[in-house]
Amino acid sequence: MIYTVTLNPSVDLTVEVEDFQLDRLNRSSRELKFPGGKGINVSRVLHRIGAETTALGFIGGFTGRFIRDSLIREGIHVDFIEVEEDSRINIKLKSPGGGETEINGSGPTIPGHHFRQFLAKLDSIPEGEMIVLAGSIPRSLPVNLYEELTKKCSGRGIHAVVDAAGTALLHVVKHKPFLIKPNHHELGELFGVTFQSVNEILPYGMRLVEMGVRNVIVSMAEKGALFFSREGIYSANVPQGKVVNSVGAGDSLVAGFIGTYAKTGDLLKAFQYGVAAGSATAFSRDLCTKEEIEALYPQVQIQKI
Ligand SMILES: Nc1ncnc2c1ncn2[C@@H]1O[C@H](COP(=O)(O)OP(=O)(O)OP(=O)(O)O)[C@@H](O)[C@H]1O
Ligand SMILES: O=P(O)(O)OC[C@@]1(O)O[C@H](CO)[C@@H](O)[C@@H]1O
Repeated sequence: MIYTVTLNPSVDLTVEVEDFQLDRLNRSSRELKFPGGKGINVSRVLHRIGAETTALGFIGGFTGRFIRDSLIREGIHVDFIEVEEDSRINIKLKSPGGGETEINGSGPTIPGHHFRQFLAKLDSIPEGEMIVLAGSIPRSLPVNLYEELTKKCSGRGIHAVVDAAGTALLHVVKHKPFLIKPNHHELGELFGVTFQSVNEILPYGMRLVEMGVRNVIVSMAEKGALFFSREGIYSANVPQGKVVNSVGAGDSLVAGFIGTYAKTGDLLKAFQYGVAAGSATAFSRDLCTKEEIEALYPQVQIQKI
């Protein structure tokens, strides 16, 4: 079982506007609503590729019910804590000339007693399982929560996967997570540098492995991805296709990687499948399906650096 934690789930409201104008009434040509948040996206893709997953976190109100019911309808196990305030709505505005503009809500306050309930749930996850901690941490929860949870999980033999940015990620590293997936901007922020080329990224990715992270994937959107582990450094290209929606591409990469690794134990196959999953999501309106991933998989070439 792969558990995912989304501390601040969302209803992702995608609005397509043909010719978006600021300070005007705009009318959308299409609206779509999805259950969202990074951990939830990982669970949705894991389920689609046949991996057993349970989504954990906090939901509330009518938006929370939408999130929970949508996931249950897809056949995903959920074990959320219900809070009093509504889960947030995140707006994803797409316009042909203007690309993708996102406005993410701040989300509900998590009262102390609900937080303690959540921690007790995590304590019941058995040894040997995998847990994905992904997405922003609500303001009402400790800023170092991912660090604390990774420490706890590593100590109990649970494999932690962390997709976070900034100091939240930096402090996680020393607790030896199984996987982290910064994009190249997030990796640069971690070390206070800006990368001009792929070659400049290599020593920093490897440094994370030396600090104890077992696997590191640095995603670089249309430029592909890099994989770092004790066995070496590998690069992957991305397949050809038309980008429709990059929301959730990084989460799909994570899901493709851990779902394939859980099934095969093969890290390079997992990397290849993960990159195909990221691109399959970038090329579709919703998250990718298994068929879409498998159509792209042969186009992803993995090379040792
Ligand atoms: N323009 C693109 N063309 C092809 N594949 C893409 C594109 N953008 C993203 N991808 C795929 O998705 C993966 C993750 O993308 P990216 O590096 O943008 O992650 P991210 O910043 O975590 O994304 P997000 O936060 O939008 O989910 C890439 O490694 C690639 O496989
Ligand atoms: O505000 P956060 O938690 O950083 O990110 C939330 C979010 O933008 O991430 C997902 C895509 O990765 C979306 O489903 C969701 O709306």
